[in-house]
Amino acid sequence: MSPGLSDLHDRARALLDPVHYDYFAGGAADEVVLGENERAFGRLALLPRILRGTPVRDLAVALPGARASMPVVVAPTAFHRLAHPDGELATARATAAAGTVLVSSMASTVAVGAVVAAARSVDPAAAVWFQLYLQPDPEVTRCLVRRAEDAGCTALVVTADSPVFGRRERDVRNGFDDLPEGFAAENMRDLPGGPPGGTRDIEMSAALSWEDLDRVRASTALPVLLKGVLHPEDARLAVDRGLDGVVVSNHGGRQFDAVPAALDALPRVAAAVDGAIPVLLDGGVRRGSDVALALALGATAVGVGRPVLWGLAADGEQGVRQVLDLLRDEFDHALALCGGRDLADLTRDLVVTRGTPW
Ligand SMILES: Cc1cc2nc3c(=O)[nH]c(=O)nc-3n(C[C@H](O)[C@H](O)[C@H](O)COP(=O)(O)O)c2cc1C
Ligand SMILES: CC(C)CC(=O)C(=O)O
Repeated sequence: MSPGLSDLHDRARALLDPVHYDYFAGGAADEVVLGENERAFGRLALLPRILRGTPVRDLAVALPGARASMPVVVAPTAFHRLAHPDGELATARATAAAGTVLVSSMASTVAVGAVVAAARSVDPAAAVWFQLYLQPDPEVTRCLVRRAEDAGCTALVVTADSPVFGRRERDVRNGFDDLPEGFAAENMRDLPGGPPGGTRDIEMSAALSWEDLDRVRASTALPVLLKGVLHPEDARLAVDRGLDGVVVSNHGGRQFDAVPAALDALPRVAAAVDGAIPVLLDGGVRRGSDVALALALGATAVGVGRPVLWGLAADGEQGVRQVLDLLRDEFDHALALCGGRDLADLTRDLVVTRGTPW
């Protein structure tokens, strides 16, 4: 982690209620995967090319329903008002100012309409995607999709790595199983079957299938990305079923502590997709050089989760800006040092394993 990020993390930790800090920071079970996501980047090295760069590099990338100024988007994370009173509004403004995509969590503490409005107040062309957990009641899912569409979201990101909720032992120890008084998952308010004026719980269901995903795709004109893909066969199925992108992710090590690091799962997923649709990756991205490694291994862009929360908790909108500016600056520097002009110059032949002569 760069000193800039690590300072923000330390400030965030000092400011946050320790129970909320643990919720943000923690992972499932022994938190092996949480650490592995970061360590995986350290096991690889980049082999720069020389004498082929340019003084001004092009970092922009085309994504479904968005053109981002850099290949770094904000991964969906829940409950931003626990980090800062401005919550998702601050995150949305900072992300729009950075010219990139906010994936707004279904479990946001500000309703998606207000999140998109905050982003568009900074940049009328700002892209916000809506992250969705398919709900067992299809009518509830339909309402959520409608809310995202009405808000002006430009894509849906369906998270499919949570048939059951991960066992986060910090949260169990801390007794953190509900939001404090005055906070709510605002997108879940006034839904069918829920209490009038109140919010429904987000349900995880192991009964959901590809057919449920097909129904969502058929119900909307928005591009649909699938988040939580680790097996290459699932990536192939996503292409076959007409999805618009996949996100290689183990949910930041918060779901299953026996899976590989996200980065280690990337090459086979990228090979299975074979350029048919964009492949995003999240988990453990902490440096601009991490972004470069992921792109060289086949990612179109990466998502960052916790670093954004540390920026938000430390300094609200300004803190999130700092995180995104830092990653942009570091990534641009890494691209220059690789002899790159644009993202297409980050190719697989630049990646080698540390500790093994190649
Ligand atoms: C506090 C927290 C809340 C999260 N909430 C969601 C969520 O609501 N929906 C979702 O799909 N992923 C959620 N995630 C997972 C992130 O989208 C992402 O996969 C992960 O944070 C990436 O790893 P990183 O934190 O190492 O960057 C959450 C992660 C954290 C840390
Ligand atoms: C409210 C939760 C479902 C958010 C989440 O995905 C997480 O905490 O990892």
